[in-house]
Amino acid sequence: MVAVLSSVLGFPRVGAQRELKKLIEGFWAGKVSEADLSQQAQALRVQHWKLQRDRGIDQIPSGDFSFYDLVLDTAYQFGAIPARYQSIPTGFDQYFAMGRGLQGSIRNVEGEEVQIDVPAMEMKKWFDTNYHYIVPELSTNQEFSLNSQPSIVAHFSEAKSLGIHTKPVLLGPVSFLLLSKGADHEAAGDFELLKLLPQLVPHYRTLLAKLAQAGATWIQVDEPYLGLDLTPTVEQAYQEAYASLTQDLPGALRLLLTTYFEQVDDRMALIAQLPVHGLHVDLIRHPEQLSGVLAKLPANWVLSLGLVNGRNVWKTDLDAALQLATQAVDQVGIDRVWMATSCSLLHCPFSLEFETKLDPEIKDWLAFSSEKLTEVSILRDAINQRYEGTETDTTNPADKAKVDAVLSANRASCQARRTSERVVNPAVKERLAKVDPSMLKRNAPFAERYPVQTEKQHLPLFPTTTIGSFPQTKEVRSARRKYKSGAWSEEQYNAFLRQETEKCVRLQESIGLDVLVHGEFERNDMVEYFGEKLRGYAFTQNGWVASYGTRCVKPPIVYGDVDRPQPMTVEWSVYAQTLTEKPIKGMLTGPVTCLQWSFVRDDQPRSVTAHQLALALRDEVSDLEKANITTIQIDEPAIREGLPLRRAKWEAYLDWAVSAFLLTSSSVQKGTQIHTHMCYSDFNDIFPAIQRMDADVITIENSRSDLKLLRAFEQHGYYNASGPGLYDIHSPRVPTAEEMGERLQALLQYLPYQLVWLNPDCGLKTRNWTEVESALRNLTETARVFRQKYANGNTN
Ligand SMILES: Nc1nc2c(c(=O)[nH]1)N[C@@H](CNc1ccc(C(=O)N[C@@H](CCC(=O)N[C@@H](CCC(=O)N[C@@H](CCC(=O)O)C(=O)O)C(=O)O)C(=O)O)cc1)CN2
Ligand code: MET
Ligand SMILES: [Zn+2]
Repeated sequence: MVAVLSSVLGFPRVGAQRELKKLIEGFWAGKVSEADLSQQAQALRVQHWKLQRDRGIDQIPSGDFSFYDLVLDTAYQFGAIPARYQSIPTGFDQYFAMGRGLQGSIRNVEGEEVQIDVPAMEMKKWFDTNYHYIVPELSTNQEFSLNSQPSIVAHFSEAKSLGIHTKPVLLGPVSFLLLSKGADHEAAGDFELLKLLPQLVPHYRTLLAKLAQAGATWIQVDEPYLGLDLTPTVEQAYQEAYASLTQDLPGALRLLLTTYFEQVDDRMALIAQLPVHGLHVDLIRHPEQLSGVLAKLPANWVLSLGLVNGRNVWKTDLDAALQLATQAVDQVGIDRVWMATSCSLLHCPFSLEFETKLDPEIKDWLAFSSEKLTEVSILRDAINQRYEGTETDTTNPADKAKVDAVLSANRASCQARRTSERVVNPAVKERLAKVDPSMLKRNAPFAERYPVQTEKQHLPLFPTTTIGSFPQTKEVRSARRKYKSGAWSEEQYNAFLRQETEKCVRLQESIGLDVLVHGEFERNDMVEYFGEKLRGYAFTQNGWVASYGTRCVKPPIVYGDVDRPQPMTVEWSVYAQTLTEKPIKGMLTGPVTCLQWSFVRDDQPRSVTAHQLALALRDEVSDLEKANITTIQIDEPAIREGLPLRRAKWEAYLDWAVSAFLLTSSSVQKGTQIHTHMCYSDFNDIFPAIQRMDADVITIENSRSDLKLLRAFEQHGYYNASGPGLYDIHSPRVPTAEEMGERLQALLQYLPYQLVWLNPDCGLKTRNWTEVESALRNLTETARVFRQKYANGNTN
């Protein structure tokens, strides 16, 4: 076959209607049997393969399915099961225990009924996305073993029996190790982990042999780390790992080294030496890398072009994509080029066809995963027709008339989006142009502000607070659904929310917290909620994407210049404040997090969108202040996630990210206390930038990585007030007051006690009321003890 092929790097496993989520959660609740779980998951895989085939994909991925996470699956498949799970019999219980912990009674490997209480493995951001993977835990003398029936081989065979020849996707051995961590804290560090390659790679070889035996040909080997900062050690690891991996490689196998999220044109000297058969590059993030890659691509390698964005929802500009494709084909020939998605489609919603309420003008600019399949295959057909002028034996090719029709419709959509008045708001542009440095600075230094705030709000030593959300129960979600479907009127819904808010305020008062929150019951999600209220934003009905495990988010879409038609949160904060004498903390999502957790414009720099968001939020801050809400939290949990993957690009990002935060927060009086909150990341890298944000108080996740955060406090110093989380809210476990006391005592070695707040490490929305009440009572008890202890400045 002499033709360009179409290829997809991964497909959203959750399903068109989040079928997989519902299935697995049903299994956890004991409502779905193990047999049904397996069988219905298989049905979903089959459906997804068929869809891709029907839409004209030649290289359809298999092995991109997971019940929880693909990195976890890789660890599981190679027998890297930490000791604490080994008493659980092999199977779903053990696997899910690794992903989400397990508490209760089980039959152990000896068949005895035992009580078990194991926490989950750590979860981390997948590169710069809002997807979280499970971090494998490896010991220095880790032994690996290949699962006797690797699911990736089973899935390949499953598809093959339907007549679909798939391309299995493997996480490459070097990236797998670099994503892992040392099982014991001391052993952590990349270099130690890479030393495990000689133990690990032989099992990859066995796996490849099994795949070959099952009939596989092309294997997609994901090595995203190839685009990141490489040390000589890592370079050497790549050389050794791939030399070893391809020893005795079965003749039929072809390896496609797959990179994404970063450029690799400056890595071609290394890459070209690796004994593989092809390379995939992300031309969405870095279209300019194509020339450099082509210049050094080894003869006879395949080049897979990532031309259709797996991370965003805009229609591909097919003309522009074809230009890049032509450049590649002219240089290497039609038989060695693939048209592909830039990365897995995991990060994109399933299909536009369920969006019945989207404005048709905007909908015409979009392509979700299913529509992107067609884009990939049309690109393939267009190129093949240009070079051959005849049909080829690719999967479901479109004829010339169809291709021309799609191309011209695409041209019209792209043109319409470029020139639409809906996108442009001159007033926003003008206002942004007038931002000057004085707007990025509080009117007094922290040392002068903080005592004023403490007095104004009557804050005691060791003030207590929470991060914002209280339990999002079934009742809350189903009330929202009734409202959205029209079954409930706005009054009914609001009355319900007022009742929840009041209950929440009363509870906080009775527990004795110092700074209260309204509870966020009116919010479906901390970003989507703002997306629904801002101009320039669209939101979807069914645009779900995976965030972690079975949890999904529905990112709103920034299509135009952003501004705020009216206050967004003031009413709820003010209502809560009418219920209590204690200060109510206003609750906003910061500009960088709104940017990071939305699908954003690709027609202007991210920094510009962030600053537009900042101006809108700045007005909200002012309106809260005017309404006498003088403690205001601006959440920025995603600020670390947005950090570029290469260090050389960090400073530029941090400059505009911090400036967007300051633009949001700095208009207030010195007596108004600005809080910020961060979680889900390792913050050490950006500590100086956090200081530059100059929030009066930062509440920060700490409980999963105690030591690391404390080292950062020690190393860089932090001069404003802070509340490092005293317990992990992601677990149903209720911590005792003593436990929190110990943690606090440890923190006080690094932080001046006069500036320390007591709080959980994140919002409480995923917990239930019983857990929340007990944990918070213990928290205020800890505060009582420490206030006594430190009453006279006693510090021991
Ligand atoms: N955007 C974002 N990213 C984030 C976070 C975050 O809070 N937001 N937190 C961090 C961790 N990520 C998380 C991601 C998702 C969830 C989560 O709980 N997601 C929920 C959905 C939340 C939601 O948007 N709910 C909607 C819609 C709920 C829904 O599906 N309703 C059902 C019916 C529910 C019922 O009647 O009981 C339906 O419509 O079919 C609402 O409350 O309105 C889920 O997957 O289950 C939690 C943490 C990092 N990234
Ligand atoms: N205010 C938000 C909450 O409490 C912050 C969450 S950070 C992911 O839920
Ligand atoms: Zn948080």
